[in-house]
Amino acid sequence: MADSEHPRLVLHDFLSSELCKELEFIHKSCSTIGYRENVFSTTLSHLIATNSPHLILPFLPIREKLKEKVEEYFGCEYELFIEFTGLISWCKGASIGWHSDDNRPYLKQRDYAAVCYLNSHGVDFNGGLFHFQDGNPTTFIPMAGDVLIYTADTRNVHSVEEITNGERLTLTLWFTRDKSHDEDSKLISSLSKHKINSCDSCPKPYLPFPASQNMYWFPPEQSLTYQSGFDTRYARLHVLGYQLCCKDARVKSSFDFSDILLKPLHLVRENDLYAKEFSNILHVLQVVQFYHWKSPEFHGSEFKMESVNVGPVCMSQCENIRLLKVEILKDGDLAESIFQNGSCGGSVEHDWGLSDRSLFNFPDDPVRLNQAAIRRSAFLVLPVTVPFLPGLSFQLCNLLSGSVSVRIIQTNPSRNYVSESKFHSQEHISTFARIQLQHKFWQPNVQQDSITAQFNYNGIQLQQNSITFLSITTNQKGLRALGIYPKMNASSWRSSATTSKSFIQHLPSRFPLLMLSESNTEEDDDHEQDYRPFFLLSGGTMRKVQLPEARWQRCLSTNGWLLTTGEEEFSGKLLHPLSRTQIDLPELYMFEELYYDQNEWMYYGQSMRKVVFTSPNPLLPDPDFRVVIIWGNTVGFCRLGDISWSRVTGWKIHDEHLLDITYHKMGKRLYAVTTIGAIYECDILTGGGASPLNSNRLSTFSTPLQSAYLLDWGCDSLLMVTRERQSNEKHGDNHEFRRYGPYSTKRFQCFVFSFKDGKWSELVAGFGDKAVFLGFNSSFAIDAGAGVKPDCIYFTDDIYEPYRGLPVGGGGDVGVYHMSDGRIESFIDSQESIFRGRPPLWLQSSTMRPVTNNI
Ligand SMILES: O=C(O)CCC(=O)C(=O)O
Ligand SMILES: [Fe+2]
Repeated sequence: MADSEHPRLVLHDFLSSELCKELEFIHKSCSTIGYRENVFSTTLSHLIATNSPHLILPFLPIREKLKEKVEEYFGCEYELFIEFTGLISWCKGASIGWHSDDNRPYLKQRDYAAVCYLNSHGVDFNGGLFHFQDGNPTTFIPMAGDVLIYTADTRNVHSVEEITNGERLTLTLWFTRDKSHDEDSKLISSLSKHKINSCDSCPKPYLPFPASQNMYWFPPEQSLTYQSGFDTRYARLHVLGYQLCCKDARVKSSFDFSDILLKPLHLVRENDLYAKEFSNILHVLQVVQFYHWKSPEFHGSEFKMESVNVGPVCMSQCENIRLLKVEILKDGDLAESIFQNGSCGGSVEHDWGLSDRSLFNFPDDPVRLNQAAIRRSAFLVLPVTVPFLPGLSFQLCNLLSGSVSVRIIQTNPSRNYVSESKFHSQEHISTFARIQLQHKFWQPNVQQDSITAQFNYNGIQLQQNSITFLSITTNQKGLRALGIYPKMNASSWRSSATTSKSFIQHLPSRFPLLMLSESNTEEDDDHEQDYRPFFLLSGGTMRKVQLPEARWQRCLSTNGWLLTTGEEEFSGKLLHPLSRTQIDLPELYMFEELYYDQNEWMYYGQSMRKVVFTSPNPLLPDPDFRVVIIWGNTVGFCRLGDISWSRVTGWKIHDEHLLDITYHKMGKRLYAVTTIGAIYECDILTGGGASPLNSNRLSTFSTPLQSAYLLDWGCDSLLMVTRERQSNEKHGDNHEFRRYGPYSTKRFQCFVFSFKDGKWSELVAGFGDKAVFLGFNSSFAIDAGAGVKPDCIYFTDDIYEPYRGLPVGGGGDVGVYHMSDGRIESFIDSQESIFRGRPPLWLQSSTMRPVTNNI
């Protein structure tokens, strides 16, 4: 079987035969001319564009299941995105020579392929065997329900033999690691446009509306003149024994048939004309194919057919029918050879077991066409604000028409929550409902939560559909739309719960996280540098997340956000590393240090040192929100939308440098600490941002400081943590040198400053159940738990110069300091190459509870 040189996988019976048939129905009623000779295709965006978005529903669970398989089989550390989903049929004469699927510059994003075979060699077609050039298996015989998965690169060069008869049908997907090629976001965008446009272009819900004529003409090179060849829609009707009659009895030769095909049509079978009027040719085709697909079931009682008016074709209609056929099916023999049915053993079921007089009441009852789809009740969920931030809201995009009410229930018993929301659509296929959920409801760290929803569709009470809002539990990367899978019974619901759980494991969903440097070496491929490893304290595992926005940016962090500045620009941005939301900040010209401090490492050390927010979430409309940064010995602040930074002045700084700042939430003041231990206080909210503010010097600490960190420590105090380092001599047996590099932290000391009496006192009791995080981030404290030990300091190396000189230089002074006994442990291997590039940053969740009071 597969080996590492030829990574590939065969899954037998992955799709049920019912599902294969359903997809065949969709293809035969919607396909257009494909990208290769004698190939036809149906893409998801085409289904949206032709007013049939409800036909996307059967694809959704298959796509997600396949993606999961691919991620699992290839052991993807990266999240995959689906790049393309399409039904592709190969007819007589089609073939493809040796190739890999990423063999064009515009296909380079393709990483993996999954081909699902929807019909069988020897039954539905002949020829069409699949071959790999090297490795095993060599030959694959397509059989309905089987799936072939392989990498899109040259390790899996393959070909497909020419089809000799029949129509070979596959559902083909490509997967990518590149989010910019994510098919979902394109689909969501066209779905929302579709909704907006549907009033004008789509006269009635459910009724398909054809794409332009040339997309249906075979062979495509004839679509300039339509002199020979055929319309594929007509041809598919023709091979099933049908013809068309248009309403306008005065059809003449050389009429504009493309216009006729968009107008009402009647179906003709031998000498019978069905009274039922169809809206356009695509509508006719969808209905005929639907009955063709469902015909085995019509023998039973489930589909009770009502008799319809059928009458004999009259003389004038005969001419009308003949002319239409002549114009639209110029080459009937070619049509038959391309769309010949059943030539490989099966036979065309001309009589579907129905009396001709009992057909086609169906179009008056759109619910029936969609019944199968409705039972699926799939919805696309569009998160419209960033998850795990307060005020989460979602749009439910209902792909079906009608009135739907949704009950959302959170199943975590400790935080019961029920929300009911109704939305209606009588006119359009896509309905959007917005469900606002309360902040308190969404806590990002509760992985075991699941959400269920119940649907009531046009009065049909669907069985309780337990669905998992993957976008809530797993969509911490932001605006990604995900399919929602209704579950028909409890056992499949359980399987969905596992699914979402395994999905979660791909994502850094627990805070705090340590964001590490991008891959640093020149040899690493470009792609690699768009990813950032994140270290999760809970579980001690590493995750890679695509974050091209931070590539080679200088970063600081606060409240789960990054402040990024470019290499040589004066621009600054806030970047949310998981949702990748970006917010522009004013340009940084105000900080004079920028002008003489363009050396990158100086930049980190002497210059940009800290960023803090005055309230945790920049996405909320809070008038008190400010971003504050230390740049050299300048402290600047701005509001979002300001055109420039404001400066805090009044530091009476002589032989001292700023070490850290913190914002005291209750006192609404900014505090700064300097190398001589002076604490400065500043009110940056009332200054209106324009004029310089004076800061008051509060107190002087008794000894000079190497480094110190300042934290909000409850209602009337600040915590200052000082850090003392030792240097480690470089000689072979020096354990300290080998473990940390040329210096390492010797001890921390903690002091509490009380606003009440303006005095310092040493904190000897420790932090209780809290832990403190220090480094190239704003200093913060959180409750211990989920992998975070209480009464500890988690620290990273924030001496900037040595980052240049690694691996031997520095950057390795990283660990956990136990307050109780001064012990230092490691939580991550500090000599790993991930430390070489840039300083690591602690990311605090933006929904973390603030430290409430003195301990
Ligand atoms: O349909 C198949 O079996 C493979 C098709 C293929 O190689 C391709 O589309 O690139
Ligand atoms: Fe291929």
